[in-house]
Amino acid sequence: ASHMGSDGQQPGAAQQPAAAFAAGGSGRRLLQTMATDAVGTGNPNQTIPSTAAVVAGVVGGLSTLTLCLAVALMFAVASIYGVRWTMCGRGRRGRRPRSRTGGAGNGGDESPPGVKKSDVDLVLEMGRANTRLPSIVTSHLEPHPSDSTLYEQPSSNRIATSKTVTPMSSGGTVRSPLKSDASWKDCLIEPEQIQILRRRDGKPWVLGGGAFGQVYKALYDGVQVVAAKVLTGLNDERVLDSFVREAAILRDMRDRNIVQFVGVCMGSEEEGQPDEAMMIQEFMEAGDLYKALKWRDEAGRRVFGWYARGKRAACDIARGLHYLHSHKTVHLDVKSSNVLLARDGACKLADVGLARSLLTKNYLTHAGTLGTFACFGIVLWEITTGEVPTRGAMRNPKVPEECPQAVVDLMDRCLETVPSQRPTAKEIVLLLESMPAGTPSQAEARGAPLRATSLAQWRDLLPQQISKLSLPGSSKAGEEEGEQGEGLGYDPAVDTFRSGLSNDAEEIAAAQQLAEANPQGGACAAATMRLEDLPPLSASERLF
Ligand SMILES: Nc1ncnc2c1ncn2[C@@H]1O[C@H](COP(=O)(O)OP(=O)(O)OP(=O)(O)O)[C@@H](O)[C@H]1O
Repeated sequence: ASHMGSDGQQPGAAQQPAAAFAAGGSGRRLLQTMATDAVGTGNPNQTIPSTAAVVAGVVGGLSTLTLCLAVALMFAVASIYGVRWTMCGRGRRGRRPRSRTGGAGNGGDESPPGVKKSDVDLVLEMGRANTRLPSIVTSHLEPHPSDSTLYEQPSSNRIATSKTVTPMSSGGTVRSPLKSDASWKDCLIEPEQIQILRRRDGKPWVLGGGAFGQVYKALYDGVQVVAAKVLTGLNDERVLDSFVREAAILRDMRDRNIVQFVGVCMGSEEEGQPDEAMMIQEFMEAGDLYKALKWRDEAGRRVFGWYARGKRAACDIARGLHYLHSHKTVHLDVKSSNVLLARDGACKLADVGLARSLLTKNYLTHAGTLGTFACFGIVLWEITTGEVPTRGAMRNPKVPEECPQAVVDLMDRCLETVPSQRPTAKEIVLLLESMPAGTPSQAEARGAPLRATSLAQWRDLLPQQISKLSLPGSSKAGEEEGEQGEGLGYDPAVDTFRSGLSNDAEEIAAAQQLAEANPQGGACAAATMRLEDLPPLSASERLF
């Protein structure tokens, strides 16, 4: 140590700190030596090593800078790709959003970063008529002619080889409540068995739509024409519950006046639970009653009147309700658009089991048979008049002269607020069946004037009376009927019901004046209109 201390400038000491350390230099000296060397000061003999150190420092600095730049560049690139990745739904946890233009593997807008869509994919996308379709629809869509040309698929083999179909049995854990339940075994339809049909213009064949999704015309097993009701958002438990409930009710309700259930087709499972599904039902060729009530024949007369299909329709609906009630099921959404027509004119109830559908467009629908029969009363009114309720307006209801008084009385009874005074579905069926068939007069053909009915009281009855009604969960109404409610609550929008019987401002004003003059509604007969005055339907809306 003394040696090192005396000649602290011994050559080589700086270059060999380890040796100096080994020679017994103290740690402090060693650090001093290294520091001196590092700044290039001290012994002039150390010029070369100091320069090297400077150069090394500069080079080191530069390389650090370069490294930083490279890292920054990498972050920039990564963040750019990260954004794209996230937009594709792959960079985050949770459900991967589906392409609205196509299903898995169909070249939709989910190309991973760096992968360019092929021209074929783009052509296919352009060929798809509706870019906002759920993937379960696009993946089941009948191949477009351009698709088949591109893929050279033999027409006989189109369904089986549809490139976008994801068989349910293909791997993955099956956690769908329907699939894990053995009782659904016979109702599950494989995706490749369903083919959504296209119209001549290439667009998917939409039969109708509602709050829960669209309904498409489809082909089951390549031979049976069916209606496929597409539901999305099944990852939401409430939606799934509603879907399962409706499917379960439909599956068990086998009646000639209930639309028949064919099966369910679950979408592909990405995270154990399909997000989309289709409920397959029998196809009702003539569509819904709501549209049918507007049909006119070649002479411009209504296709529906009380004696022309009307009575039969009312009977069919009542029979369907009777069947449901006798099976402890309440429809809760009775309205003309939920009554479907077969080719032969038979009516069937659809949309069974939507227990949470409280209020729809023009109707008040709520739990309990009061809602069911009040809505049935309005459907009767629609059938006899051919008019439809309009939200946000009110008028005194009138029926054509040909409408039997018994039907008017029935409408009134359906609106009774005391449960015991309301007719049961069975009573309605018996009453309607007992009414004489055939046209009693030429009134309808002549375009007879409408007459006011005691239904004028509806205006006074509602909403005050309805607001007093108790609902399942908070009332005895449902209990009295022996029906189950689910605490659905009360929607104060009962005005919808009260105001649901008008579509003409002048008529509303006139009716209101008359109603004020005569609260009993008798004077309303003055406010008449002729069926002939109603606007004719376009040719495309006529079926027969
Ligand atoms: N089986 C079927 N055959 C033919 N058309 C159908 C069939 N099922 C439904 N539609 C058509 O689709 C329309 C809407 O169907 P659906 O009533 O099932 O939808 P929704 O979501 O329940 O409607 P909302 O919630 O308004 O009651 C019907 O009014 C009808 O025109």
